[in-house]
Amino acid sequence: MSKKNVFIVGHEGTTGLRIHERLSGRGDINLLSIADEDRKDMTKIADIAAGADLIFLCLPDAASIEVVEATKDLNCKIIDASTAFRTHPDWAYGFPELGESYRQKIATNRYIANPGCHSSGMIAILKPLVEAGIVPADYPVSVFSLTGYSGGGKKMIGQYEDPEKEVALHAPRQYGLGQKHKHLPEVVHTCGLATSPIFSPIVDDYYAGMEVTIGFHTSHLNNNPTAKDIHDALLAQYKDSQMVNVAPFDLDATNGLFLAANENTDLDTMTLYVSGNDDRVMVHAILDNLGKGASGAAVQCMNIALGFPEETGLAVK
Ligand SMILES: NC(=O)C1=CN([C@@H]2O[C@H](COP(=O)(O)OP(=O)(O)OC[C@H]3O[C@@H](n4cnc5c(N)ncnc54)[C@H](OP(=O)(O)O)[C@@H]3O)[C@@H](O)[C@H]2O)C=CC1
Ligand SMILES: CC(=O)N[C@@H](CCC(=O)OP(=O)(O)O)C(=O)O
Repeated sequence: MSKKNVFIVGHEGTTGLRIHERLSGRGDINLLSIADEDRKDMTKIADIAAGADLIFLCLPDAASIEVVEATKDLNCKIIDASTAFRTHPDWAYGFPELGESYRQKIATNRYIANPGCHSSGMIAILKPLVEAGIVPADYPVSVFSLTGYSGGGKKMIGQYEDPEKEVALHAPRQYGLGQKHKHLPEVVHTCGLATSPIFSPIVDDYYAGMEVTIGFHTSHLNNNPTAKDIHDALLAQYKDSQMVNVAPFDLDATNGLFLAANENTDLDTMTLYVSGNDDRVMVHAILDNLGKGASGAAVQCMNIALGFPEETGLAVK
């Protein structure tokens, strides 16, 4: 196959840099670049995009929307890392493990929206359980999620890495308290939920790594499933996946664990654990917010969209 031309818009940001790292050593990709002084000039961006097979947008939402408009008459495929298009019907949702229709749309669509980091964990847990008829669409889902500070991009990284940082930044901090977190619409949309989950994200004083946890009272689920039933449904969904792994079912072993949110840091994979007991089950998704939560997922989608083997260039455990 001939080399593909790829352009990372926002290559100097947190997500863009990680995509650059994953692609720069590859012989099958030719990375296009833009002069530093032109990097926010839409005309210059569109000129370079005209010669690209695919462009990544690693930008704030408003800038992504501007680039999509400026490149609307071109042929390059677009993978957008922002929140702007994740529920848009014309866009593929970049989570191929959700099913063949997702993988096909990623392979064939011009536009691909990369999932959010917290939402990747929530959706990986909820969608197969809703589809298996275990979790009713109107179940009152409640989620908490731990994240490293790189999830907040360059600004938050600067705050946490400032030697003079305020005392509060040494402790875990809960946010999104108004229940309007920007990841909730894509979770409701993709999983077909009747209502938005209660969502408690927590950012802590470590660079990267995420642990998304959802608890279920099994007596309020359909047909009173056991913990093993829940594990079986997740395994059925992900058994052929290299990127989403389900840890073996072993409640005794899991109950004795301290699950660390940085377990998959520097990997592009996600691991799901089932814990608890047959009355109260918890499912945990552990991923790197910059790996399967952002740049790793984006490169996985690029591989599918450009016809490369799906795991090329990714860190798979
Ligand atoms: N960090 C993470 O874990 C995740 C991030 N995302 C999403 O990815 C996107 C990028 O986030 P992240 O990398 O963290 O953010 P950063 O703040 O680290 O980087 C964003 C980059 O975009 C550049 N930029 C801003 N406006 C423009 C513009 N108009 N034209 C060109 N470049 C511009 C910025 O340049 P400058 O520095 O000069 O302002 C900066 O380099 C966001 O939409 C974010 O929500 C998604 C999943 C996870
Ligand atoms: C620590 C922190 O602030 N994290 C960000 C998530 C970053 C991310 O996933 O960005 P997208 O929304 O574009 O997906 C947040 O919770 O808003």
